[in-house]
Amino acid sequence: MSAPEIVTSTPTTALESAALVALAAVQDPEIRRPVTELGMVASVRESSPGRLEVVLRLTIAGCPLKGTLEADARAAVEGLDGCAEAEVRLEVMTPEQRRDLQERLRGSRPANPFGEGTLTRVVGVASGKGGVGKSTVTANLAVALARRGLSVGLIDADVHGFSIPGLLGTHAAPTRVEDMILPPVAHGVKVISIGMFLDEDRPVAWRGPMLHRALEQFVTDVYWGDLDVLLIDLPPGTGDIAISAAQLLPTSELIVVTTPQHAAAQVAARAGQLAKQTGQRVAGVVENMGPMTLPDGTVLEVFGAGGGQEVADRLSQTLGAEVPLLGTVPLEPAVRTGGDDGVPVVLTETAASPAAQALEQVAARLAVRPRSLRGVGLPLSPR
Ligand SMILES: Nc1ncnc2c1ncn2[C@@H]1O[C@H](COP(=O)(O)OP(=O)(O)OP(=O)(O)O)[C@@H](O)[C@H]1O
Repeated sequence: MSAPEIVTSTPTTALESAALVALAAVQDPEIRRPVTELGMVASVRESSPGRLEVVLRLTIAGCPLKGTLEADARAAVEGLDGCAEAEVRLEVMTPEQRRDLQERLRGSRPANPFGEGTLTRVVGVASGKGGVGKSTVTANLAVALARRGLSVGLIDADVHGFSIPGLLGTHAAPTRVEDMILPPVAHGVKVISIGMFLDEDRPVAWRGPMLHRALEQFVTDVYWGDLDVLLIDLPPGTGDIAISAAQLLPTSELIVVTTPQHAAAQVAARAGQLAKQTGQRVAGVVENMGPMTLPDGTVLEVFGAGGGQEVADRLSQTLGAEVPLLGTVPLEPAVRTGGDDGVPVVLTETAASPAAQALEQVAARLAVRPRSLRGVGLPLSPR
């Protein structure tokens, strides 16, 4: 769906016209649509020959990415033929302008953009228990998919953990446009977490209905745009939130993360129980913290080996459908440091790290549609 241009400024000189064309290539960093389509260009004026004055309207005064927006707009107009000097000023939208923007973004979108018939591949990442690296795997997969040119969203629904913002190195609060929430973008991934709406030190003791409502809001009130893939970091085990997620996201599939050591029978039983309860397809198993090869070639099996394949086999049996092992990610210090630094290992270590390579391979398998469209690449959305 391409929105008609809404530029509030009418050009009167060739340089003003050229500047408006150039600004159409500048995207709002959160919404990821051209500023000219969002009513964010208040005016473009050639105040004296060769001197451009551009006024942009921010959604809110404290817009976290206003520096980026200003720099992008300046870079777009500065190089234009005939532009000797460019000044970019920022204003803030009036409530009326914000309402217009919200309506524009919402447009004719269904309240739940991930309902039946959605073109987005929705994947919940589950684990039998905590601490197996589920969030780390999810964050890496999201970033690896975004790097492949896909438009990726990530919901941190692990309400007791909220580790996703830290793993992606974002501490930005979501921007609100009226009752619409714009998710921060980290390493190319649109990310939202309940942790972004809470005081850091306050423990969370939410009950099922509150969690359901929060998740519902993430699905309906967050401006996701057109996503190719939406990943959901689910809490460990089978619980209310996993069931809510399956209800709200009826086309969602599951990926199960396990370590080689965890009792395969138990993990498979839990994941199988969840999949049966929700009717979800299990897209595969990722074994994490698998055997690590040391520089001298020795293979160190800190948490054993083979558990992932065993979980996949057992799940295939229980569910009566093939559940593949999507990959084995070795235990590797770079995975942990990448998480601690907020820069997932797939971004920095692809050549040197077997773990990054394994995660890349899992992402590659997720980047194609399952079943009847097997082998067909996901469509690329304009960003
Ligand atoms: N392949 C790996 N190699 C080394 N360290 C890892 C690996 N995977 C995860 N870790 C580390 O293990 C710890 C637990 O990971 P993570 O928080 O992702 O687990 P989790 O399953 O999401 O836990 P929870 O569900 O309890 O939040 C983190 O310190 C993380 O950096």
